[in-house]
Amino acid sequence: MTSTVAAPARPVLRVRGLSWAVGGAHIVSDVGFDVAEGEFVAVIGPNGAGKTSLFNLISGLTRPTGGTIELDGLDITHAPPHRRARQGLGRTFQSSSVFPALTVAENVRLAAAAHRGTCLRIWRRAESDRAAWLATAEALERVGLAHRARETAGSLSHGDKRKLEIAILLATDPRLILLDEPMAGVGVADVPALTEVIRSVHREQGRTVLMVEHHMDVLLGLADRVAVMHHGSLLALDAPDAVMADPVVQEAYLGEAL
Ligand SMILES: Nc1ncnc2c1ncn2[C@@H]1O[C@H](COP(=O)(O)OP(=O)(O)OP(=O)(O)O)[C@@H](O)[C@H]1O
Repeated sequence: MTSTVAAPARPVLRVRGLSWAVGGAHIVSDVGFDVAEGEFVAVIGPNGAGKTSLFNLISGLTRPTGGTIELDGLDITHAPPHRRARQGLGRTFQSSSVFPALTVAENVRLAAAAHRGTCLRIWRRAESDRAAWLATAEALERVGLAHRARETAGSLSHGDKRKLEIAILLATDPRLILLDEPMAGVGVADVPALTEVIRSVHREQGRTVLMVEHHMDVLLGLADRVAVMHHGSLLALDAPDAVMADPVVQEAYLGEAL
């Protein structure tokens, strides 16, 4: 049976029957859900449940063995990652992915410029350079790193590198942001500030977010709905309170903190 949850009015992301099997192992099985415009959906699940694999399928790093993925009504199931990025899908990874030798601003500007493309006409190029710098300044302001723009990215704390990764995404003006465990490796003291950045990206900028995160305390107050993955399947998708109270979810987490 396909695990499909009722469709919100205007989905930015629509996933149907999504499956990925490798070497006979069903890593992601028949997953179906929608993410509505401006919605924040968190993905949780025990270790090895298939959360990152689901993100790899949605962002195009892995080819599904079944099912479909639509972004803004466009079928992107077989589109390569760079085309998905152009169509508005931005993603961060569990491990940090900034250029440590470049400055904080250069890291963001590279993404902003790449997103806008290079124009050979000199006056147009000046215009797009200016737009890239503006997008860079705005993104750094949003994540609270404007004052560190000229420092090398390698000198940032892990928490600030996470903020920089979010700024890099924002500079490409994504329709949908996929955050894969943004708190992974971040010191306890940095968690509230990073949570606040994510909240502002969602609430103040109105961006649509899909985020894998292990810790329910981070999700509460951020997520509109929580999707629970277990053994590659979508076990539940509901409001955070309802998910936490769901005995089936509690059973899946037996022996682990929810
Ligand atoms: N390329 C691959 N080949 C074979 N098995 C894989 C591959 N990638 C992932 N797996 C397996 O698929 C399962 C799901 O992995 P995945 O990383 O998606 O889980 P996860 O929910 O993100 O886990 P975690 O919370 O530990 O990051 C695991 O058992 C993993 O070993």
